[in-house]
Formats: sequence, C-alpha cells, structure tokens
Amino acid sequence: MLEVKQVSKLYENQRGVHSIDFSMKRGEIVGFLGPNGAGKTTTMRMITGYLNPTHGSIAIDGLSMADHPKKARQKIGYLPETPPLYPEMSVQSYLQFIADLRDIPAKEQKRRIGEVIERLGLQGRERQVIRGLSKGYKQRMGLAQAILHNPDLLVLDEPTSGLDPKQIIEIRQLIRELGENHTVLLSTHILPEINTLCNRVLIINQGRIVLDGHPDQLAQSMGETFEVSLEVKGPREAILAELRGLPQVASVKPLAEEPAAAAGAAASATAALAQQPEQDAPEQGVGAQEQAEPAAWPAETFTDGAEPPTVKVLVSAADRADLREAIFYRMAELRYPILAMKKESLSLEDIFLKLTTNETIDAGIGSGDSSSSDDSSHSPDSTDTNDKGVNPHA
Ligand SMILES: Nc1ncnc2c1ncn2[C@@H]1O[C@H](COP(=O)(O)OP(=O)(O)OP(=O)(O)O)[C@@H](O)[C@H]1O
Repeated sequence: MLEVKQVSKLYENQRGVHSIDFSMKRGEIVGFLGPNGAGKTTTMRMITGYLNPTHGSIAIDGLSMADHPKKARQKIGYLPETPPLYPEMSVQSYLQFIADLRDIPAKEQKRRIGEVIERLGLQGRERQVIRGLSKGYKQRMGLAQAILHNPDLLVLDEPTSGLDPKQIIEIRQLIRELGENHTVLLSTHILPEINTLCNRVLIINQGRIVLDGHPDQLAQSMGETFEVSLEVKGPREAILAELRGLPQVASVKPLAEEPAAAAGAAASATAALAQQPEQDAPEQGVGAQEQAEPAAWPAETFTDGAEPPTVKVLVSAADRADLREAIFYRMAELRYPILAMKKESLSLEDIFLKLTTNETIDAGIGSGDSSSSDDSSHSPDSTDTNDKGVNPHA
C-alpha cells in the first residue's frame, strides 16, 4: 500500500529526517510516535506529496509520488495538524469546493458529500458557517475533507490535539470506524491513543525510525523480566514465603504497606489459627525452604468479623517464565483468595522514554533474541526483526 524507501529530508543546513524506511499494508492502522522535532510532520508531508524528499522514494499502491504526483495524491487523504478550513464557508459549500478540487465527477458529488456528512455526524449543520463550529466539529470537517474522495490511505497528523475529552473519544471512534475500510497513518503525542487505535507503532527519534512493531509485542520484547502484580487475602508472611517457594520465582516484593486495620486482622487471623489444634498456623518470616505447609485458611477463621488483610506484591520470574498458573493453583490450594492478578509489562510510555532519551535497550530486542551476535546487526540501518516480529531499528 505504502512504500517509503530510504527517504531523507534536508532543510537548508539541518536534517529533517534521515533514511526513513518502512512500508504499510492495506488495512493497517499505524501509530507514528515521536518527541517534538523528531520528524513526524516532515515524513507525513513527504508521504502526502506536500514536500519533496531530498533522497529516497515514496510510492502509494505502486505509484511513485515523484513520477505520478497527481495520481498518487488521489489515493491519499491528509488531515494536517491544523485542518485546512475556510472559516467563512458553510459546511456544505466547503465540501462542494473540496469535491471540485479533488476532481470528483459532478454526478457523484451530491451522493459523496451526503455520505461524508452522515459518516462524520455533520447532519443538520450543512448550512452552518465553519467559523461557528466547535473545535471537535472543525476536526470532523478536517476528516471530512480528507475522506471525501474515498482515498485508500489516510494520513492524520495529531487528529485529537487540542480537543476536550468528550471530543477526543468521538474523534477516536470515528478514526476506528474509518480504519475499517482505510489504511491509516496517525501521528500522536498521546500514548494511550496508540494502544486503543493502532495495530502497529512506529517510533521516530531525531529523524530516524527507532522502533517498529505491534504495541503489545514491543512491551514484551523490551521487558527484562516477567512480572506479576498480585493481591491476595491472607496472612502476609505466609503468602510471601509461599510465593518465594514457587519454582522459577526470582523475587517477591511487597507493593504496599498493609494498613493498620489489616495488620490487626492479620494478627487476629494468626491467633485464630493458633487456637485450631487440627491446623498448623503458618510460621511468620520463615524462608521458603524451611516453610511448614501453611494451614488451609477459610474465611470463617475470622471469627471476630475482621476482614483478612490484603497482601499486595510484585512477583518476578527467573527466565521470563509465566508464573500466573503456578501462583493461582498454590493460592487456591491454600485457600488464600486472589483478588487481583495482572501480568506487568513495560508501558508504551516506558518504551518511548527509553528510546527517545538515548537509553540503551539492553533486553529482548536485537540482543538476547537475535540469532546473531554480530554488532553489525545492531546498526541503525539494520532491518532485522526479532522473534516477536519487532524491528527495533527499522
Ligand atoms: N521548514 C523547515 N525549515 C527548517 N527546518 C525545519 C522545517 N520544518 C521542520 N524542520 C526541522 O526538522 C526537524 C523535524 O521537524 P518536524 O516538524 O517534522 O518534527 P515533528 O516530529 O513533527 O515535531 P512536532 O511533534 O513538534 O510537530 C526539526 O528539527 C525541525 O526544526
């Protein structure tokens, strides 16, 4: 659908982007992330034919932007950061003007404008002057002009920037719907937007693509360990010792101090267990190896009505093993109810900061998982992908 090959842009003395190389398949919604000045707008303006690359080539559906700019641009809809609107025009007359500009045949214009007005929820506002529209509706107009000629590829530069939370939700929903029959390249500063909208993310920093992959795969690939955060009801020390005793557990870190009431409940629980001759109370502070089998610990143990304490911990695995089933079965066996269990991974924000603040990526990507230890495979120009389908250097 889109091929960007070794594209560079030099502005007078300064480099806008350097040897950008990526492609997009039909149907993908790709998030384009980067700090200020990284080169997102420059790249998008070159893809949409508004700026010529200094080096390299861009093709849309096999049509070279340099050789067939008009035909190639017909396949693209572009929403720049500031929508290109004429404030004195009405919604209807502006869309009519864009239809003429885009060479939409006269007999199709009425139907197409009607479809777009409906699609973007602009019904009833056809005669309204654009100046009087809210920012969210102006953004809808920006999207309307971008899709009026039914392009294959939509390029959206910060489409939710400056909108209020309700408008953001509405515009995201529209983008999601547009993604059902368009290929979308979307730049944003809002990281959760990538997770909710995109099936792939490209991160650009200082004019170079530094990461390319699925948002979830990025997090997995860059995670150094497998971690599980856990909330369990039961006696704190016994739970910690049990978790430490599980195979492949590297460490167990308490996440929060228990509140005083809960600590009181823990003492009460221990006392209650001590009064049960047929069951051994769990020993406090004993290492996993010497730990006696803790007693089953039914909720009715808390005869004084006190709530059992909730123990919050972060359990890290050796060898990135998935610990969740082992934790579940052991806690169930001991009848310590698990209130919450979540696999932790690096957030997109963590990854973004790692990559754009020049920290070294020291795990997963391009190192441990790579079949080659040759330094050349780690060069910025490498197109290697690791086993997660993530290309760390693009
Ligand atoms: N017309 C221009 N003339 C000279 N330098 C420019 C021009 N446009 C962009 N640049 C430079 O090119 C680099 C990339 O800028 P670009 O606007 O593409 O980044 P961006 O990722 O879109 O940033 P932002 O998120 O702030 O919009 C920056 O160093 C910028 O200063």
